[in-house]
Amino acid sequence: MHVHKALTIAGSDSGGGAGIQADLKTFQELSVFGMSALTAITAQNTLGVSGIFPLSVEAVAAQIDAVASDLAPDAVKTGMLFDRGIIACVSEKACLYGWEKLVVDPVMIAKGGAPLLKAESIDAVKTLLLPVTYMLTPNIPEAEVLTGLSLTTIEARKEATRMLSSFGCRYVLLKGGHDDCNEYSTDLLFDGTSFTEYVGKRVHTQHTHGTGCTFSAAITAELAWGKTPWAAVDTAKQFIQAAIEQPLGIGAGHGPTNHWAYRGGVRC
Ligand SMILES: Nc1ncnc2c1ncn2[C@@H]1O[C@H](COP(=O)(O)OP(=O)(O)O)[C@@H](O)[C@H]1O
Ligand SMILES: Cc1ncc(COP(=O)(O)O)c(N)n1
Repeated sequence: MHVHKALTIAGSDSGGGAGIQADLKTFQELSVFGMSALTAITAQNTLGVSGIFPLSVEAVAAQIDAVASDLAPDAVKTGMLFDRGIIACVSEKACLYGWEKLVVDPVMIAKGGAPLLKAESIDAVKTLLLPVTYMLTPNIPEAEVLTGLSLTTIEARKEATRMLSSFGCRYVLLKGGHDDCNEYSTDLLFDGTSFTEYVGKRVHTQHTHGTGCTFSAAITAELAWGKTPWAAVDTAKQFIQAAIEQPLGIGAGHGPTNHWAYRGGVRC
């Protein structure tokens, strides 16, 4: 049996809906062996983030080295990286270990408003991380910060993906979850030449905590299986659509998505 393996480098969400927890649950559901390097511990639930405790660059580097030197991930993803030191460390390790399939979810601000990346580190994302990125998966506000453009029209979004692609990443997937007035939630994949749209019916729900983490983890899992970027995004879109459409209804605030939904639902 060949075991497909994926590594997530991200923050811990104690509430289990986003971050490392969402990534590992998603890997498991897609039959990928999940491994992790924690960047920060957050005290968090469906009502918001009440504490952020970053780990040292040394701690992040040691976790990555331990995994990469023995367990050779087939694909790697990043989530909350918090500061420039951790971004530089991930960029260096990506080169050192020759990661080909590096998915970067440029997490900046939690849905509740808490900053998960220091503002002064945004330049490091562009200069250090994007040149080693296989697929970048920004949401609309993140793409606006990275490009300085206002992304209210489809033409502006296409322009943003072109600009992001020019920073060095192979594929750019601009997510449409924040386009609230639209009846559909449409994601745009740019391969450097052409665009592919992934359209999902918008679900009117407040239970979207961790959608971006779950979606990018599903893409990473499929890439670990050797799928093409287009096939990986297609499966991930089905995974996140099911996870949003069948919420668990737990917690008093922005609840988590349902990581069991894609494979047929929760055990009763
Ligand atoms: N209300 C929704 N209904 C359907 N799909 C959604 C909804 N919100 C987000 N999505 C989808 O979830 C994925 C994550 O997108 P998004 O929420 O924009 O990311 P993030 O969590 O990084 O802000 C995308 O595929 C997006 O289209
Ligand atoms: C540790 C961690 N990583 C990522 C997110 C983003 O998830 P969301 O945008 O759904 O709040 C989060 N809230 N916490």
